[in-house]
Amino acid sequence: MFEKSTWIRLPRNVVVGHDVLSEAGEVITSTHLHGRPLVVTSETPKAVAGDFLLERLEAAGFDPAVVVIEAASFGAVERVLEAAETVEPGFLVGVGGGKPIDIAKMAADRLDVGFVSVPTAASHDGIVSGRGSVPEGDTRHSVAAAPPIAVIADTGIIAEAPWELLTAGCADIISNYTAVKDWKLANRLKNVEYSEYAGALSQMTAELLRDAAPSIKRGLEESAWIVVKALVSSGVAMSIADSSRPASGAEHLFSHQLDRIVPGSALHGHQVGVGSILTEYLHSGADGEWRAVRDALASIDAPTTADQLGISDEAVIEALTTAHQIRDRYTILGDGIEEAAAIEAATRTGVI
Ligand SMILES: NC(=O)C1=CN([C@@H]2O[C@H](COP(=O)(O)OP(=O)(O)OC[C@H]3O[C@@H](n4cnc5c(N)ncnc54)[C@H](OP(=O)(O)O)[C@@H]3O)[C@@H](O)[C@H]2O)C=CC1
Ligand SMILES: O=C(CO)COP(=O)(O)O
Ligand SMILES: [Zn+2]
Repeated sequence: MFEKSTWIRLPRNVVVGHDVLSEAGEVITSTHLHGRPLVVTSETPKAVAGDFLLERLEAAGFDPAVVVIEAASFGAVERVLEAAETVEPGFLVGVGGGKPIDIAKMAADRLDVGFVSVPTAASHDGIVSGRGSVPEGDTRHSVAAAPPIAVIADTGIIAEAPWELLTAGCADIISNYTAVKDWKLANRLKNVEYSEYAGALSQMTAELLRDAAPSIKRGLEESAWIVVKALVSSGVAMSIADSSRPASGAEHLFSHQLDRIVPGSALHGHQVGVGSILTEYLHSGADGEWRAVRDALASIDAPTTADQLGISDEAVIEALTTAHQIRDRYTILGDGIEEAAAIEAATRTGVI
């Protein structure tokens, strides 16, 4: 008997465009979310969008509360849950970069309430995904979480954010190339379940973004539009797979390890981009496609070297040789690569 089943959870409303945050009340009302909104944000996003959103929610008849978090940690999720005890929210709204959005979606899952995603930067593809990414000690969890019921991406606000945040989002998408290669490898060697649809969507998103690179320019709101669409598409791939596999392979393990070794040195997207150059080299060798990955990153102004990341050569080698330990996720790193091999890969690709 055929007993397979799948549950794909996707957003109901994805609203992208200039000044769409003004319409937040209407967008949320149309989803039939009820009760008090608890807005989860961090310092800068609160100033650039959160305070305005609170006004708009009040104008639409809601009674919002706010909680400001500082880190992507389980402690921050607990702080939101504590705030929720008093507020008794009907739904949560995550406003910011990847950090507050991840915390809000995980807290919404724990509270079993709806979640609305309001990105203030196109810096990561967690805008739509039903996963949260949280470091804890020596490991990094990919936590199942509430996917957003609605996404409100105001391209006016996103285009005003520092250019580096947008290039980080582009690099997070370009890294899907190697993530999908790792996923296919894990399928062949370890029988890890692979979704052709999620894999193809993730890869196509990276290709479309690469092709659109000449239109991605500093100060152009159209650029924010292009990148947000790609980030949404990548998040949908993760929702189809019910895993971050389509968008997170060895290049992400490398980045997560950098977060432990040299915390706060560079943006997530920039780290995974450089990781992708290295892991593409490991996949396809010196004559392989690592140059195409590097050139795609360079074409949108994203870092391609340790120096540009502001990270030492030693930290890059340590992260590459230990990245396989951070999570039980089979990739091209297998059970670890030798230091000499890591130095060879990083030197040949010009990363160090
Ligand atoms: N769940 C998933 O599927 C995914 C999750 N992630 C996670 O997302 C995080 C990375 O996302 P990222 O956005 O880089 O991280 P952050 O949320 O830390 O944002 C990066 C920086 O940008 C600032 N910022 C945000 N919006 C603006 C703005 N409009 N103007 C000026 N500054 C702004 C933030 O300020 P402040 O410090 O005040 O917040 C922060 O300093 C990681 O934790 C990563 O693991 C990434 C990809 C996918
Ligand atoms: O960053 C991600 C996808 O871009 C997902 O993060 P994880 O590696 O924690 O699953
Ligand atoms: Zn990522």
